Amino acid sequence: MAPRPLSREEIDAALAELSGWELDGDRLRRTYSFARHLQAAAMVVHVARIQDELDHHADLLLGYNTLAVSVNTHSAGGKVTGLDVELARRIEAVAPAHDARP
Ligand SMILES: C[C@H](O)[C@H](O)[C@H]1CNC2=NC(N)=NC(=O)C2=N1
Repeated sequence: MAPRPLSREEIDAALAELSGWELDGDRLRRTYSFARHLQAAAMVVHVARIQDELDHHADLLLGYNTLAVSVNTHSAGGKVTGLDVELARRIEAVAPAHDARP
């Protein structure tokens, strides 16, 4: 069964616990900054592992000392679902280990 799109209230409640994340249209987004490019690249690999574990995949954009994460749920018509929130929480949990800056 396709996951259910969250209401705006549900998204706002989730974002209240996800510092640095925002709703941009129908996507959850956050950009992480790092002191060094390789730290950002290492976080890409870590996030990719989490994404395969959850079978839920964000768009990851590796920049110069930055990693931009943007996610919605394709099977829910490109809306934000609980799967996006779960992925965002899992990414947040590993960000400190990569010395990601606020
Ligand atoms: C078959 C597999 O479970 C699906 O294609 C998964 C893979 N990763 C996914 N990622 C995202 N962001 N949305 C999806 O609907 C989705 N579906």
